[in-house]
Amino acid sequence: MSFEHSKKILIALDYDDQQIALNFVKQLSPDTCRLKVGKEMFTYFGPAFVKELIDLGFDVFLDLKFHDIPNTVAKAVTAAAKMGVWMVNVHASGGFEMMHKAKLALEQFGDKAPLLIAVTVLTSMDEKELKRLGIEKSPQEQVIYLARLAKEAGLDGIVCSAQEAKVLKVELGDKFKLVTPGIRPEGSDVGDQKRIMTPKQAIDAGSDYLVIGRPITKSNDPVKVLNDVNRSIN
Ligand SMILES: O=c1ccn([C@@H]2O[C@H](COP(=O)(O)O)[C@@H](O)[C@H]2O)c(=O)[nH]1
Repeated sequence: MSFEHSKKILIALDYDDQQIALNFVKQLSPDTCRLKVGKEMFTYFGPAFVKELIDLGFDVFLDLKFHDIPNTVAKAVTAAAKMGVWMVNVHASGGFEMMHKAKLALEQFGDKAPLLIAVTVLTSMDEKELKRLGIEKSPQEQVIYLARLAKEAGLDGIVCSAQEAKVLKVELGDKFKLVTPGIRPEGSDVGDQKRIMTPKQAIDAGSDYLVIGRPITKSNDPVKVLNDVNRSIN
């Protein structure tokens, strides 16, 4: 079977046990997925764990969602680039200057620079949650607003829900990457996610990369779920 879309799956390795994570990773091929390391595993196991995954041949998305003053974030993405990650992210709500400085800081790495993307509205948030923050826009309006800002700042793409992918591709063009968590294969637990889509719906809507965590990692047979997802989008 050809897996044309395989490298579109970014598995969220959200484990509190490094050995369990590595046992799982060693059953995978870098040809069938990429890996995402987020706040939990990075806080437990740090850069050494990220480097181990890279040494196993995987592209790693370091999902630490930096949000700080421009100088600090520029230094943080520089550290990520030195680790050799494939993608790194910041929060778009950190502002234009923060995003732009981060992008400029990565220029020194030339074509080895990681992709730099910005989180717009977390996929765990809905209209009610935005209102609680004093934001009167709908999630889609707020995503479009922050996505335009990220593009203006020179970023390579954004994190959003696949529900917004169709309109964003029209608004911002095909080259601007859309990384979409909140992916739920039919019948899987929604958990704390609010703006969800199935893998097939997300690909059809225009998502470039699908972030999938618990539906794979918490299943009894994670490799089978990954293969089923790959089949469903090919
Ligand atoms: O808007 C966002 C941004 C990041 N995430 C991260 O993606 C995974 C999703 O995991 P699931 O288990 O498939 O829900 C997780 O690591 C989040 O930190 C997100 O969900 N939404």
